[in-house]
Amino acid sequence: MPKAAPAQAPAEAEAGSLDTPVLKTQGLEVSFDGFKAIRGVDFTLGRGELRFLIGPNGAGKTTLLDAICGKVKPSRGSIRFGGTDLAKLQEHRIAQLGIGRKFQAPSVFAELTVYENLELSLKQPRGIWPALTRRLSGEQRDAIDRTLETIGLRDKPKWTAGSLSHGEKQWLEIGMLLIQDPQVLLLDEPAAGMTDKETMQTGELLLTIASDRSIIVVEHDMEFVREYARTVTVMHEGQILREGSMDDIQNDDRVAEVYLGRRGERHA
Ligand SMILES: Nc1ncnc2c1ncn2[C@@H]1O[C@H](COP(=O)(O)OP(=O)(O)OP(=O)(O)O)[C@@H](O)[C@H]1O
Repeated sequence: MPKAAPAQAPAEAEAGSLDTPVLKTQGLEVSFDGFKAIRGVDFTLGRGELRFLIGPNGAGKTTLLDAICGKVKPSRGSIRFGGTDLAKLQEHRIAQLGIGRKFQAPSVFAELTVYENLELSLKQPRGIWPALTRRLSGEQRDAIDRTLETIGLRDKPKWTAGSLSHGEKQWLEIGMLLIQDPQVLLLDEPAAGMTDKETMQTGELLLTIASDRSIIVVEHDMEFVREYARTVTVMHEGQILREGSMDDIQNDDRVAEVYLGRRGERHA
């Protein structure tokens, strides 16, 4: 994977995040059969921010991402993205507006090549056949080439996705999101199951992407968070417990009590 372009300095990123929120939830609640998994969350994500979301099992991290991308519907509150409240929109509409979600398990087309997987992900009429039989414009080919470069698969466009390593499949899937040009990416444990080298390359990839997009990463691997986080949000029992730098988080007694103290450094 190529070396990541220099990311924004933390101070700039923080200033940017204060001035230009790209996503903002207010009073957000999500209930499952009366059980409140999210209880009044006010969360703001800045432009060009790489935000890590941590917290013990069941804290509500995945549910928060699910609410933002429209997979679950909030029972109360708003999710502002640009001028739009996403709270009542359908999942595909939210994706079209520029929010890309990646789940933990890779969902690439194993029989197709890396290039074809990216080609299929271009914004286009639905269906594999129209996608693979139509001619690509120069602009589309450039977009695929740029994405291959970003995700470190420039030398493997003809490899079938099934023959890639676990890490490479995850990067390809991130590429399949990037090619749709989202403003916000929502990632669930993007480095899970990766080798140490792949984990580091994934961290660098996130920094590169966050130079012009915003990312929320749900993560359990505290070593990874410590290495790449600028701002961390800690959730507990459906609420935001603390937000700040990793240093702030590590020195917070409440966080230590509910999270770090109990879970240890690296989850199994
Ligand atoms: N579809 C669902 N139906 C019922 N309860 C759910 C559903 N999804 C999540 N929950 C509950 O909501 C709470 C928050 O779950 P969530 O998966 O968001 O936590 P998390 O912080 O992502 O946890 P983990 O780190 O274990 O993935 C949990 O108590 C969970 O059991």
